[in-house]
Amino acid sequence: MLHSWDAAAVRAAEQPLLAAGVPLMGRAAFALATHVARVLRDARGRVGGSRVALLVGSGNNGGDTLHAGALLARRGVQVTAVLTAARTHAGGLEALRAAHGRVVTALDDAAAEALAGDLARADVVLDGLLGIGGRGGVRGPGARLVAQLAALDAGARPLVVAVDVPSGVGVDDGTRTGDVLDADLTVTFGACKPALLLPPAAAAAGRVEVVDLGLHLTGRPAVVRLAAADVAGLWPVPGRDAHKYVRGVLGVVAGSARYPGAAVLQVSGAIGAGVGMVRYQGAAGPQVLAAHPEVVVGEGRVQAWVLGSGVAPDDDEQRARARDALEHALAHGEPAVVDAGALDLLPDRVPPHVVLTPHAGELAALLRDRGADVTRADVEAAPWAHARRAHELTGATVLLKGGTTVVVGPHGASYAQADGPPWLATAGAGDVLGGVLGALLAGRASQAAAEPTLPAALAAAAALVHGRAAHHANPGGPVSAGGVAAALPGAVAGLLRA
Ligand SMILES: NC(=O)C1=CN([C@@H]2O[C@H](COP(=O)(O)OP(=O)(O)OC[C@H]3O[C@@H](n4cnc5c(N)ncnc54)[C@H](O)[C@@H]3O)[C@@H](O)[C@H]2O)[C@@H](O)CC1
Ligand SMILES: Nc1ncnc2c1ncn2[C@@H]1O[C@H](COP(=O)(O)OP(=O)(O)O)[C@@H](O)[C@H]1O
Ligand SMILES: [K+]
Repeated sequence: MLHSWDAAAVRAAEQPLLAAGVPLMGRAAFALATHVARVLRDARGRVGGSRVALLVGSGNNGGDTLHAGALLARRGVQVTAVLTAARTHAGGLEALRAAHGRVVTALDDAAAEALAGDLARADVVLDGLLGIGGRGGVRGPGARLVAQLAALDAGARPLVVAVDVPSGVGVDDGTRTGDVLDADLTVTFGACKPALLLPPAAAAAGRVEVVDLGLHLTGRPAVVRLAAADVAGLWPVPGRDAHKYVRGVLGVVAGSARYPGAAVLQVSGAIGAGVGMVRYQGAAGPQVLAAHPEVVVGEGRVQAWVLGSGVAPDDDEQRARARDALEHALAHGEPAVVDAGALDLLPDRVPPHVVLTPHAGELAALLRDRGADVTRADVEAAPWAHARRAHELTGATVLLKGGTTVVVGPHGASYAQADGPPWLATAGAGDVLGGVLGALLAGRASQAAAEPTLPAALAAAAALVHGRAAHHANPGGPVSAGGVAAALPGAVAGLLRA
């Protein structure tokens, strides 16, 4: 499990150590230089003789970068620091000069332009323009340098190591403004930051290395990412005396005469994830039974529900079933996944064991229904903020699907999972995810209804397993939604052994 902490929490945790004279910047710079040396060795076979350029901003982030540059210069690296502000960290600059690093300035756009060639020839560029003190996108000559580097072809671009965070990202909310230099590696200090986990900023971070500075961080982390090893603790693994009803019965109200596939795929997801039993309601019964003879078609007692996948807005009959099921779930404290065609059936307020699973367009529509002026593009630019808004407005746990799936529940519970390959962006994949999450909620129904933050953890686990299954289905290549569902049992088994 990777925890991230916002800038204020990191600063608060640094304070007592700084007051006690602990050399945090020295520790950060040493770790940064060690990681850069490793990058150089991996890329060139050796450290000495390579070229490293430092993009240096006005604050302590620039200071870390200069101190790391000094350590690299002492190992025989040709280090050039590009100062982008009138003010520069004095100690860092002195250290670099003492180590015979080269210092140039780019205080206006013309000077920045003139350095483009130098930067492109570097083996590694350290992005030390802005760290946790950055406000908005990079401004001034630093922005010009970033734009020049960002415009280079991938093959001609130096490797980029971001210092603490890629400069210009919204450290606390994962947004990005203007050009951000995509890093191959981010070396972050003291704790992971939300921007390194949240879309869209996290895409700029590359691999993330967290350097332990000895900070004592308390309270709830801002955003969490579950790791493979966390799944076993959340998964409803049957005990020796289990029977199908103990393991959880999932009611599925999905699909329609027009979209029978959604029902088949959702049921495949639930069965692949290990549900005790599925009861299906809807017009796709014959297709569901043909694919899964173990399914029971019709009404009956269930522990949890999945509602709305593949239910068209004009399918009055199936929408009535979904509405009845939702009312029943709310009246009896049964967890429910509410997807696609059932999202607009939601009453004003629901408990957190109701989990919404919209994609960005559906989340925008849900927020518009509640009076917000929001487009799909707005949601994509700030997914976490909009998922939080939807949670605040409805009370539901919200799982917002995407390349990185964001989950928000009560009491500040937030997850960001980036487990699937881009191949997973394929029709029906979301229906499979709904089935997986339904199986988890059915298997842990009474706990999910009693522990307000458990549904969010289960939703994150479902996204992780779904993404893993997509990798298993066809490593490195295209997958179908059905292929993902078929790979679920193997993926779950692998994770339970982890
Ligand atoms: N306090 C410490 O001893 C430690 C600090 N650390 C480093 O210090 C960083 C934070 O340092 P600072 O608080 O000095 O802040 P930063 O270095 O992140 O940046 C703040 C400076 O950038 C300017 N600025 C803000 N937004 C800008 C924008 N959009 N465009 C251009 N300039 C902008 C501000 O005017 C200010 O001068 C961390 O990210 C980390 O790298 C680490 O070394 C750990 C220990
Ligand atoms: N770029 C991407 N990389 C990895 N997974 C993705 C990407 N884009 C979407 N996904 C995942 O694919 C699934 C798509 O679901 P959804 O949008 O509901 O499609 P459908 O309605 O066709 O099932 C979600 O689980 C989502 O998280
Ligand atoms: K930075």
